[in-house]
Amino acid sequence: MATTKRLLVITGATGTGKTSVQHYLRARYGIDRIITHTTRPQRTGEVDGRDYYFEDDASFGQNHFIEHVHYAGYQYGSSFEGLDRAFAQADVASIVLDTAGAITYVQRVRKYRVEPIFMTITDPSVLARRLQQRGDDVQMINQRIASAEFERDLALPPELVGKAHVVVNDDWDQARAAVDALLNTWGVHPRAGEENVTAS
Ligand SMILES: Nc1ncnc2c1ncn2[C@@H]1O[C@H](COP(=O)(O)OP(=O)(O)OP(=O)(O)O)[C@@H](O)[C@H]1O
Ligand SMILES: Nc1nc2c(ncn2[C@@H]2O[C@H](COP(=O)(O)O)[C@@H](O)[C@H]2O)c(=O)[nH]1
Repeated sequence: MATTKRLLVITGATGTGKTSVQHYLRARYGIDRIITHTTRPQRTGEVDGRDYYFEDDASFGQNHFIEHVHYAGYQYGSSFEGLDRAFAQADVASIVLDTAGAITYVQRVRKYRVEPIFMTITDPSVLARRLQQRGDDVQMINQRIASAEFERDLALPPELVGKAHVVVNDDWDQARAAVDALLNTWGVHPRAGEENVTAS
């Protein structure tokens, strides 16, 4: 029998609002995110085990990954255990991935219904400012914006064309309305008492 459990794979370039959407899904719909692993340094305010499992190169290699990538100088990976843990008690879960990871999920994950959501923006030149406002280190921003992965993730990859739901995040209210519309088509509704949540 086909699974009815949905995995929302939120992807797109840095700063396009993937994490904002994930926080919104958590606040309004109670949809949890699968925590992934990374070797990049923690940002101010990030918590180990909540935002990521922060690893060094040695500990990173000991995980049982579905996929892992290099992104702007660091390693990132998502584990089989994390996926199954998320669905042990839920019918819908989310994960935030670069586009290479999103393609892997679309092509390989069969156990859950994978719904890629591609975040994009009309004018990518505002992304660096968004990262600055988020409090990112200037050197890290420059390293990231100069990376091949940044350029790659600005465009919807051919492997996701016709599969991904595209959400334009020039304006937060319009982006979240697009996310609400998608969830509504899947019969996913806000948690009781959280219908007025609009922030990420
Ligand atoms: N529509 C918007 N207008 C202005 N700022 C926004 C908008 N959407 C999100 N932001 C802000 O932009 C910054 C980057 O957003 P977010 O962290 O969600 O991006 P991301 O895609 O997860 O980035 P990364 O891949 O680098 O983690 C955050 O400070 C967020 O509050
Ligand atoms: N393919 C994967 N991509 C991942 C994973 N965890 C996060 N990410 C993506 O990496 C970049 C950078 O993230 P940041 O938190 O340092 O800004 C971003 O696109 C994330 O979506 C993963 O396990 N696999």
